[in-house]
Amino acid sequence: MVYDTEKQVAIKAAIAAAKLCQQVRQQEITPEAIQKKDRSPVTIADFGAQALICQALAAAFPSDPVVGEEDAATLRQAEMSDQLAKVTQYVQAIEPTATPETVVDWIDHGNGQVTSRYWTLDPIDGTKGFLRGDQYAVALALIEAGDIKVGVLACPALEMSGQQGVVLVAVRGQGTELLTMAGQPVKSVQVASPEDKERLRFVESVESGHGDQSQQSAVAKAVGITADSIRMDSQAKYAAVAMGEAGLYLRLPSPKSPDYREKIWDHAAGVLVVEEAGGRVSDMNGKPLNFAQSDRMQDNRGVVVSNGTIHDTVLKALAASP
Ligand SMILES: Nc1ncnc2c1ncn2[C@@H]1O[C@H](COP(=O)(O)O)[C@@H](OP(=O)(O)O)[C@H]1O
Ligand SMILES: [Mg+2]
Ligand SMILES: [Mg+2]
Ligand SMILES: [Mg+2]
Repeated sequence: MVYDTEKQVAIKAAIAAAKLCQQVRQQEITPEAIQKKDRSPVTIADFGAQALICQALAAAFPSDPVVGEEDAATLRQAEMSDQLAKVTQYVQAIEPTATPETVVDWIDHGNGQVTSRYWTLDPIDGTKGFLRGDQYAVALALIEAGDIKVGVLACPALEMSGQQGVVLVAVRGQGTELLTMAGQPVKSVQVASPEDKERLRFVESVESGHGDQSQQSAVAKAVGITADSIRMDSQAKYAAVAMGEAGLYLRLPSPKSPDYREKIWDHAAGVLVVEEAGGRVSDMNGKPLNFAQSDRMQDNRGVVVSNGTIHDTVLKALAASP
């Protein structure tokens, strides 16, 4: 099968990173939030997860750039040596060759640029959810000529379809598969059918600053979804749509940050996992999300994710909403 090596390497790396995150959540009473320049949080688990995945990608595909969310500039500072020692300790539990020096280098392997073939990585998507004890995801995708070819979404805290921890894997043209946290295949997954009214619920962020709740609920109502939204951190929302547990995920620009542009690593893996499960993804104007340009999707506004059948109706409701 095409992309089989990429798929296997990505699954193994994402699961290893997800285990590191689980270990940090179990062993640290409250994982420390380190503040980034934009004042958003990052933790030793984000750094450890990025180190592990970048190490695996660099070993298997040395010429592929990785466009990751994090970098090691802060961790390299002398006053951060305790945190770096902790990151190294968690990485070593999975990758015994790790030293503080290799760990920062592995993390910075994720400073690559968008090119004709690259990986994009969110080592922890939903860091705020991770810190709160809620949902988070490890998200990894391979993009070629702007087209997502492989996507792995590991959601260690998600309980769905009888699984404690959900790993979804998609390869373009090959469908979306559900795996256990141990990497065992369970079944292929499909989005909800339009007759399945009970499952046509909608999902949105927990963080009110990451969307526009009032417009989101107005649009959901306009397309006949009357139940309250399910609020979930991270790309676990894409997993809910791919597995048919929700029919719609709306992420409309927040009135508090109208100039915010979505980042590729917050979407790439989720998009493929939903599309290969039969769903559809676009921005709020119906444009496809652009993964060919840079780490920010400059020309897209908002994100609409659906089971496919309701997508055009949602876009119409959006065009008509003030
Ligand atoms: N103003 C904003 N609008 C939309 N997304 C934002 C945002 N500020 C931060 N984010 C992104 O929202 C992501 C979390 O998504 P969600 O709200 O669905 O849980 C964050 O990912 P990280 O947690 O990886 O930093 C971050 O990239
Ligand atoms: Mg993210
Ligand atoms: Mg992140
Ligand atoms: Mg972040």
